[in-house]
Amino acid sequence: MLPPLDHIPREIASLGDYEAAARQRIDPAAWAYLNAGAGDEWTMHENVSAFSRLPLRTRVLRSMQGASTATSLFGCTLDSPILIAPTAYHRLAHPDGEQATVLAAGATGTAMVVSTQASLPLEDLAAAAAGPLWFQIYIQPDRDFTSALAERAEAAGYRALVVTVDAPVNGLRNAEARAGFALPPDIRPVNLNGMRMPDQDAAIRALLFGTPVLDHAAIWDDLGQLRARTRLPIIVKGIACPEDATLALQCGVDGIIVSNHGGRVLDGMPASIDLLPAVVEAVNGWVPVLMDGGIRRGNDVVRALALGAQAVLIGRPILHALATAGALGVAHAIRVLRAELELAMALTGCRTLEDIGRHCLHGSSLAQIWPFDRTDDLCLDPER
Ligand SMILES: Cc1cc2nc3c(=O)[nH]c(=O)nc-3n(C[C@H](O)[C@H](O)[C@H](O)COP(=O)(O)O)c2cc1C
Ligand SMILES: CC(C)CC(=O)C(=O)O
Repeated sequence: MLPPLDHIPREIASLGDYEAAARQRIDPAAWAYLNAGAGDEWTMHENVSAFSRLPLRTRVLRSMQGASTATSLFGCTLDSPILIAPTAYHRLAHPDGEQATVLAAGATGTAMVVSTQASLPLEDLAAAAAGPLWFQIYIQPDRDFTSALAERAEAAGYRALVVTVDAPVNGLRNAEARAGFALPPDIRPVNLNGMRMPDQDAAIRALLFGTPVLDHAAIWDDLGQLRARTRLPIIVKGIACPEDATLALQCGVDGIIVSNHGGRVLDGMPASIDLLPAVVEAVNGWVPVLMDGGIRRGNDVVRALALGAQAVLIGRPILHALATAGALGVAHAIRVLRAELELAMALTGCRTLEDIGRHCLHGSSLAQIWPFDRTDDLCLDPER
């Protein structure tokens, strides 16, 4: 295996290049954990390929004076609508782990969502942060422990809680099983120290029902209770249909992330970008809707914003950049993606993020995923 780089060679020009570079630097079993999807990985691949079914529509000769990708979310000012998705165990990718990712996030004006399953203490990461951090929470079988975790995040200065609801059980991780992945003894979910972990493997072997894991899985009421126990904004991650978006709003959440967990939980789900429009429609502007899954290019960010997302999160590419060149790699990857976004905005005639809309996409491609009688406002208004 190659060691991490201390510079970025010119061959690394896109996020895709980081994937190839990372593969040479991560142990094959850890790679199976960090990069794989569930089952046959159909959803994981679909997350990426669905974007190519949304061709972009250019506009020319529009003024770009004062153009900007800046935005603000839950009181955090961000350089762009690109955030770092929560991913577990960054020390599997690089010895500096989340410490390096936090550094890069601060240096690039990006918000990072730190995973419950981070490999370093959430307080240490907050102390190293130079920008906004949000904390991702899985509602644990031990609800008191979950509340205590939320309190720790609030006390440490995290600016929002991202409650992930789409993984009550681990997905079918065939790639991990084939590679014989197990967490090395020196990499642990240190923020869960002191909590009794149910044995998920035993639970799955017992065919799920009646097992401790699903007996204690979170329900809507738990989300409502967490809402009552923290002053932080709560963003629910893993909403994939309008019915659940409506229930989340009824629980008083402050934001929604449309996600299929990077295709790591239920293989067979549609691509995240294809799930987005129906959720946006149901939310109807009440709270910001974000999305993740398959974002690899600045063009994809425009496509997601065109379909109503206020921001996007990226998962695997951050791990690839981290493995390749630590904090430097992550900062570079974020810069590359933002530069691509700027280019895509200039060529679709969008000076600011507010200018991005469905008019940036060709109407014929939208008919497939926009199942509403809304094609009339596909925006042929010359001023938009
Ligand atoms: C290795 C890995 C670990 C992840 N760990 C978490 C996690 O701890 N919490 C969480 O909410 N999502 C987790 N996710 C899902 C990501 O937050 C995100 O939804 C997904 O990676 C987005 O898709 P992308 O990788 O195509 O960008 C993980 C994803 C990967 C690849
Ligand atoms: C430790 C896991 C539950 C983290 C996760 O969400 C994932 O691997 O996708």
